[in-house]
Amino acid sequence: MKIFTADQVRAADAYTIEHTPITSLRLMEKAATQCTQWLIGRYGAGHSFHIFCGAGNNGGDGLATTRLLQQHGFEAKAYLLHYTDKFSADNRANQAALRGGEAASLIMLQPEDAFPELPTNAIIVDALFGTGISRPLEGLVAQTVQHINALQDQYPIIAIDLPSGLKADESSKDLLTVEARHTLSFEVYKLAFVLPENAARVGEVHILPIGLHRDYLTQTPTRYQVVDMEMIHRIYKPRLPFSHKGTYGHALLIAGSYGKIGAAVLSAQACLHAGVGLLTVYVPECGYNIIQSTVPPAMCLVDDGGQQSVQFHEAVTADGQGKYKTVAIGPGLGTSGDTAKAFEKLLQRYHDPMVIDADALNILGAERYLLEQVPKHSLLTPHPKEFERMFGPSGNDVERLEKLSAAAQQYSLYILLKGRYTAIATPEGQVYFNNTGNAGMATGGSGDVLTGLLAGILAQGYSPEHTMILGVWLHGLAGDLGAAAMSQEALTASGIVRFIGPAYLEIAGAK
Ligand SMILES: NC(=O)C1=CN([C@@H]2O[C@H](COP(=O)(O)OP(=O)(O)OC[C@H]3O[C@@H](n4cnc5c(N)ncnc54)[C@H](O)[C@@H]3O)[C@@H](O)[C@H]2O)[C@@H](O)CC1
Ligand SMILES: [K+]
Repeated sequence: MKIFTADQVRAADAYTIEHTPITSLRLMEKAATQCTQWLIGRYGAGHSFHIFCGAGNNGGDGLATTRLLQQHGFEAKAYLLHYTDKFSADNRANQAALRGGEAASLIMLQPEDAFPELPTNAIIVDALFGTGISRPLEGLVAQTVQHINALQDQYPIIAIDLPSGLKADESSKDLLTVEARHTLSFEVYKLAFVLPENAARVGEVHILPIGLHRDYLTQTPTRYQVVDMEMIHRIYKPRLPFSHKGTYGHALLIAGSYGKIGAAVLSAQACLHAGVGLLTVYVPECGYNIIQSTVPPAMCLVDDGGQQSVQFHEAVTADGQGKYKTVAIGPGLGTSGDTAKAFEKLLQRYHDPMVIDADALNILGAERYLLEQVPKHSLLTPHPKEFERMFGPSGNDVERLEKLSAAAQQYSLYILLKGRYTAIATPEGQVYFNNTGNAGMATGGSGDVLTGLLAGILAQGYSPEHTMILGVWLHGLAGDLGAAAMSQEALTASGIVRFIGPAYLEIAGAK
């Protein structure tokens, strides 16, 4: 699903109005109808709806929603904030329509008025500002938003289109905004929804269709997209009946050190569950028995360098054209000087896309010049701390996203940034946001599982871009299925591995 900027949303509205018989007032009615249905479906009988409206079209959505809720027999009141006399045309039309209905359901709130008393069954709806926000909230609006936010433990707060005050395409880090439990937005995602700094403001996001013109939606190029099942279906390739293990590639996984062989085990198991044809795991000697007994399908190479591996570069031939379709390196590897040297030699020998994670990223962070030597189109999988070690700190999430995208373009790499919506930046400047996964996956070893999954998918012949999108999606979905079966709390990295299979089934079943 595409992420539109506020300008693109406005253009989509205008295009729809120009190319179909629909008017802007009618489009507002559709938006309000969708919001009404969602509110009724979610909260139903026994609730009263209190809708705080601004003077623009977001306020218009709120006024129309108030009227439609009443028509469905619900108690609903609109509070129209009187901070200006410049109401939009569609806002005025909906004020008139509401005045024509139930008495006392449209209340003008003046700057000197106290915040209204709300009954215990209240649902607060925020329709103050949407995409039209252009400056920080102040005066009556700021006071109202502060009041609303202070009530968030008492009443559900539902934002229409955007929590008021939030900018759709920029950071709102230090701005006052509504803190909603749910945000009901229309047709497409907005960048603000996927930024970690907005988590407490947007709550759960629900995208409701309002009939914007298909041509505009499909033909408008966007820099950002949210990965959805449709995209996954385009990427996923079922196995061929006449294939053999050679068809699905041979991956080399370089991981583990004394006390961290578990990282190698988890990665290796995930790589096998991803569907790799053959797997060789390269570990220091202390890992030999462990790998052979816990991951029997994998072959094992040992390094006699002591507690960390220090000569893994020798596992690939000097011309780099060895038997391995891909190499994944990093989980539990250690960052000693000799390990770092071996990593540098590996980069000189191996020229196909690799998967680089954890300690291998930390080595890159310490020896930045090595970034230039990473094979083009390799996959880097940092969490925010590792990312910061490599590319420096950022003032806010949008700045960090720009940094991520710039690095991916500069070094021709696919770099992801882990989070609730893991961002995947491509060398072409695109950024995909993943929408699977849950807080249960914030557990040791979860990243090692992702590394193995990516290596296993890449080795099967998927392109690096498709590997990133499919791998991150599968990882999150396995976590979601695991959490559904055993709770987020009890989910472990091994649990995620166990649910890679069911996650594949879900994709294959829906195809
Ligand atoms: N036909 C359309 O364009 C549709 C628009 N829709 C709704 O319309 C919204 C956009 O409406 P508008 O463009 O009227 O914008 P808003 O309703 O978000 O804002 C209204 C106006 O407030 C002013 N403003 C900005 N920041 C302010 C501040 N801090 N304090 C006081 N005033 C401020 C601006 O002049 C702005 O145009 C969307 O978010 C969506 O909710 C929906 O009804 C769907 C259809
Ligand atoms: K709003």
